[in-house]
Amino acid sequence: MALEQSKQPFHGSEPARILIADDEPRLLASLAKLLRGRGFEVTEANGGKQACEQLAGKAFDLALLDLNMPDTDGFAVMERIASQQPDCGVVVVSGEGSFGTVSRALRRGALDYIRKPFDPEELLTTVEGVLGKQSLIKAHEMIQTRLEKSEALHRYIVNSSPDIVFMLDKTGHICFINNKVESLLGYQPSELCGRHFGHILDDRDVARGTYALQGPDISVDNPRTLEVRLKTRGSSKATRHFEITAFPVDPQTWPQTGDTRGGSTTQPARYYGIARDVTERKEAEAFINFQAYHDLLTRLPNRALFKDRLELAITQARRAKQKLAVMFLDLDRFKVVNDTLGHAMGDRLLQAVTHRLEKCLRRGDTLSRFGGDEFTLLLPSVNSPEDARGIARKLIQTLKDPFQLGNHEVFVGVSIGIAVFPDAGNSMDQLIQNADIAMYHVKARGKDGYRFYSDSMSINTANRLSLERDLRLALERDELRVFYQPQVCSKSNQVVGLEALVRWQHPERGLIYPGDFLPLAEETRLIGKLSERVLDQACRDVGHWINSGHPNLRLAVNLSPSQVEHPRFVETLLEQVQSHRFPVGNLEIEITENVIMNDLEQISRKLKELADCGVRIAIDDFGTGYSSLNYLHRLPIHTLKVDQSFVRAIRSGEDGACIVNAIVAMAHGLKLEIVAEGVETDDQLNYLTSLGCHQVQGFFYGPARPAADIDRLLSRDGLAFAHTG
Ligand SMILES: Nc1nc2c(ncn2[C@@H]2O[C@H](COP(=O)(O)O[C@H]3[C@@H](O)[C@H](n4cnc5c(=O)[nH]c(N)nc54)O[C@@H]3COP(=O)(O)O)[C@@H](O)[C@H]2O)c(=O)[nH]1
Repeated sequence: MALEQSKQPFHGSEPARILIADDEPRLLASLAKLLRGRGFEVTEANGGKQACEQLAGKAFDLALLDLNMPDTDGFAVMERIASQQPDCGVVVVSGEGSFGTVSRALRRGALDYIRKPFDPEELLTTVEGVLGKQSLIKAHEMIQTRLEKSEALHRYIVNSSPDIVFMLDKTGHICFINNKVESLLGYQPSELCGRHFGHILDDRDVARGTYALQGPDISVDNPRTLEVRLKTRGSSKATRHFEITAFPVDPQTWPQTGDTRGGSTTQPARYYGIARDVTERKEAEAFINFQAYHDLLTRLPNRALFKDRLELAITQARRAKQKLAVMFLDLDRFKVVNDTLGHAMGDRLLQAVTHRLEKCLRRGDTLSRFGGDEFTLLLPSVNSPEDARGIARKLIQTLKDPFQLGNHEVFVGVSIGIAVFPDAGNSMDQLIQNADIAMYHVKARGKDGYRFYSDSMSINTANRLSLERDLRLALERDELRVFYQPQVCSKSNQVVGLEALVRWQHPERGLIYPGDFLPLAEETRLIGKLSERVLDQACRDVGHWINSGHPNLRLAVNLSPSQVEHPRFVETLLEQVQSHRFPVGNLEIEITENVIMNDLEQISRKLKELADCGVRIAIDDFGTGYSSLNYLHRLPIHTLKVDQSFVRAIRSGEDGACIVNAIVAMAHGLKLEIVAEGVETDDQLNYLTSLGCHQVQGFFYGPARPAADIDRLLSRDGLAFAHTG
């Protein structure tokens, strides 16, 4: 085993240690004396065997060996030195001078060869020369070792960095990149060295990344920091986010060319940089950001983001003098699903609805979940309200097919209010609010449809809050009035029925019509109480007229969609009517086709129960909704009310008349009674009479009037007359 060498045998205070071996004692002694005289530390060995023994116990810097020694020759000692003390130099001092011996000794590692008899000065010069050379070699080896250790340390530090460390040349080619690039992006450093750093930049960031490094003001004191996406190896799509800090290399502190270790560049490094992986932070930020502006269930923009986009869209539309449309969507029957099947199913339904709605939209449109089962939609550039109408129809249509939730097949509808900028509002809040108002008008008229906002809906938009408060007070202060519009048999001029129509006698605003407060009543859920009041009053009034000589007088009442949907609708209605001892057979309830279609199964069950008890059922506004023949014969319907729009059209053109013809023919075919609404003129009356439609209602015979007027009318035998103004 090699002995540890003295640290500095030739420098400093320690003298060099020299082993001399010769079998000639006199020569040995004189050699020792000569060397000691020069200050070396000398150990004598009488022959090769002793030399080997000395080598086992002490370290030497140099050995002077005779070759011909009887016991162990000089070559054997050289072998021992090579194996035990490789740093110990050997100089042969021998009488042998043949070329073969000399070259053999040199081949075995001897550093020099001195022939006996030697010249003392020459020997000393040789010894000092060899020792000096030895010293230089050792010093070089030491420096080399230190450099390697230092390099390994720095490489370890750079490669253990949690960041990618890199150097670029002046053209942006990679001169050096540490191993971290492999664990973070999958590249071997050697495959990136020599390539332009744009090679790993995501395409979207190439221009920004390149400019950042070439910017004029980048300096050691002003490093460039930028966030970019870097591509992972093997996938052009997968990227990770990095924060890069780069600055120019100071040629004073780093004058070398690039160290590529496996790369190919020889260009000097011009930029030094670190790239920190901030993907997790970015993802967390993105999630927090997403959460702040999206609804997590449907992943749609939330109210805040919607408002933000709408604000922007209004600014653009104003500048470009364009229109935009805001829709307020409220799902019909969602509450029923949520209450009966549970919230988990409700959530699934909302997701499925979102999916279908999204399919009807274009890229620039924004559908948002406003809350609960309410959605808002922004159509940023519409040419005319017709565009919005088309979308609204599509949205309604797309929800018509049933939704399969586990084993349950459920149906929902949607009521849509539309506000078109700038006609229906100039500000973001106004547009949303007006779309909402329009939506409640749809709800109030039977749901599952759409309506454009118009100023007539907003009599009170500005005073909406006060109107809501007033409506509550109206119920307390008994400000609601029930007016009655006669339904007249045109053959006999006899009043055969009275439609109860609510009015609100507002203390300051005067008489308010239902179109202006029913949607608000629906929205604030005051509609239930309001309907109850109307029916109570109507039962009292009409009950009185029935009992005072008009036993067949029919009371027609309008029902709100939410009233009909209520699970106890049938019981409540019957209890209320019976509490007034009102003859059930004289009651006709008017409901729209949309209300029926909202939940065909449930509503038809309820209507059958009522019909079994004698209540008459009329379909209001017939012809404007589904007009499905399918339900007409499955339901216990007694009367069809032809919508006033068709009656109005009698005078204006052929089409309206055709529709009235068809409805009357159908009613006759199905043996249903028919009442034409909105009859205002002689012509309309005559036309209807010619079709065999004899029950009419409209301004021709007078508008809805207070009970006192009807009292007077009925007191003259119930004969109605054409109203003259
Ligand atoms: N749930 C409840 N809904 C109600 C109640 N009272 C009314 N309503 C609903 O409000 C709608 C608007 O009613 P109103 O403003 O009273 O208008 C009615 C008539 O005044 C009007 N009418 C009648 N004849 C004519 C006519 O010749 N020309 C003309 N332009 N308008 C006319 O039509 C309305 C009656 O329509 P309908 O109900 O379809 O028969 C009203 O539609 C009700 O749905 C209530 O108590 N509860």
